[in-house]
Amino acid sequence: MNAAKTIMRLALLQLKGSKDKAANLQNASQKIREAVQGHKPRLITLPECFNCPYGTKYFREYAETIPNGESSQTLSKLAKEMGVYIVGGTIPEMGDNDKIYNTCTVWSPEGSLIAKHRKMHLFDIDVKGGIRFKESETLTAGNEFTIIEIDGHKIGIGICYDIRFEEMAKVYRNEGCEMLIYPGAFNMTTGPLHWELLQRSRANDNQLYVVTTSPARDETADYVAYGHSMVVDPWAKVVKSAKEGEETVVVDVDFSLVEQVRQQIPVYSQRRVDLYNTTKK
Ligand SMILES: NC(=O)CC(=O)C(=O)O
Repeated sequence: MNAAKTIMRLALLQLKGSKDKAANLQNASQKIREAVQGHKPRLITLPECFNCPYGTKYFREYAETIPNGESSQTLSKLAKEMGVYIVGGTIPEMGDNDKIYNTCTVWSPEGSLIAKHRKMHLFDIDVKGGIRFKESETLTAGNEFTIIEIDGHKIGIGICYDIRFEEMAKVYRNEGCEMLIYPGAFNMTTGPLHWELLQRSRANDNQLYVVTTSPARDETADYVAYGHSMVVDPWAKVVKSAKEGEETVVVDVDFSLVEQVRQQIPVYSQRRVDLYNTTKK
């Protein structure tokens, strides 16, 4: 394995979405080009459902096969043209047997699909006076963990609601991940209380970077996304956060911080796994 590079520049694209898929793809393409030209990131991240509105009534209509669908092809071409890794947010994926998944694709600078993560925990909640959402009305849950490796660093992928499940993050930590990336679209009920809290919690529990990318907030949409895409470091400090609107957040993450925190506060090796075993997959 190559010696790991310590610094990695990320660009998080908090994008405006609409019902017009072609316009969404065009906007993502333009923002990817601008991010690369302006900042030369190694890795670009996109929001959950970046090519469609977030809502169960839309998923079937917008679903595409991967990697032959137009959203996949657009990301593949851009990754190659711009020479950058892309964690392509999510799109509704048309799978086998008419099943639809909420899926994140990851593209290499050569334009190859290097990973595909299907949301494992479907967002089924009912908060009285707040929000009711049932992804399981149209979506099927994925069953596989997804780890990519860039420049010698392992990165675990989850999607939005997946961030609430600490066990999933712990599996990634057990596998040696130094960063977790969650495309996500929290909302105006849960976002204000839980969005940052969950990211800082997962970062603190596992002593790694947590990166989220949300759609920009659109008050006229059926589902109003919270925004505030962010990068949290292994100390659980918010390094940088977007506001609500369309925005590109650029951060140089320093992976040496992961080892530093793990050495200074060695909770991982101090766990009493003889009493509570969380190490098994
Ligand atoms: N949209 C989601 O998947 C999750 C979410 O909004 C929440 O957990 O809150």
